[in-house]
Amino acid sequence: MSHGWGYEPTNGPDTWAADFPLANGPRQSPINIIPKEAHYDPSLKALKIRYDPSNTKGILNNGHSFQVDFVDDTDSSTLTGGPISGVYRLKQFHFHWGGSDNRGSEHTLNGIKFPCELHLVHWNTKYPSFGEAADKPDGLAVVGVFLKIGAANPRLQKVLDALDAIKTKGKQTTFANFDPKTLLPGSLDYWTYEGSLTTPPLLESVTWIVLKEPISVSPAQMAKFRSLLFTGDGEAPCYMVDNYRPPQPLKGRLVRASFK
Ligand SMILES: NS(=O)(=O)c1c(F)c(F)c(-n2cc(CC3CCCCC3)nn2)c(F)c1F
Ligand SMILES: [Zn+2]
Repeated sequence: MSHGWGYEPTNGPDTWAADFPLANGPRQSPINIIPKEAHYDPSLKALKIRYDPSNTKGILNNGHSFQVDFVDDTDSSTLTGGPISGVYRLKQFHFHWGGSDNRGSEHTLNGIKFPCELHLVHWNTKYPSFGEAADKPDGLAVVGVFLKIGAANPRLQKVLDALDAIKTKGKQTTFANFDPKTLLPGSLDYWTYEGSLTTPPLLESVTWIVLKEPISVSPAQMAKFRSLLFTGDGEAPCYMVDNYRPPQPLKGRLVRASFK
């Protein structure tokens, strides 16, 4: 029985190209961001992020991460401005993290890994749905936020308190009235580049918007992420850790900065 993709030695990022040839494509993500090599672009607009907490639909362990899903049938939770044109709707947010605090993020800064990275996934409303947008070159926009070890983050804790109910793959539970804006740092300065999904099918459809300022997470909160399982009920348990793809070749792409 062919095992699905994952993050173990037998099915992890180095094996993905076999089933997903885009893995070696020209605009793969994540990347290592070198701030000194980014180009300040004064024409880049400020990010405009408007989320409606009542759009929160639920929280799911999908066997690769956990995600908080949003109702996306109206323009009530949107991303506009920044490097994108038009209106992108929030679909879900999720995280990637490590088995210890020295690794876990997908993007790196000057080669430095953070313990965790938040991704807020949005789709371009010029297309009829997320599924239709997901394989278009301007289909998706993902806001990435680094988490760094420090004081416990009370806004993040609201999400972590729901994890006991979704410990195993496939489990989902209700999760309501959460405002993802509370997870954003004070500054919305960002780097942006054209990339891809960081998980299979690795579609090259993402305008990446990586915020410069991290948010905080405590060691105890990181332990909570690591209490989740990749595996489903009845399977030999495997802790959900190191669910990150390492940086991919830049292949000539420009990384722009919204700030000096
Ligand atoms: N790390 S990331 O790059 O922010 C990131 C994303 F942006 C995503 F959109 C997904 N994603 C994957 C699917 C299945 C779809 C199945 C049908 C084809 C499109 C993908 N749904 N959302 C995803 F898993 C992910 F990790
Ligand atoms: Zn992600």
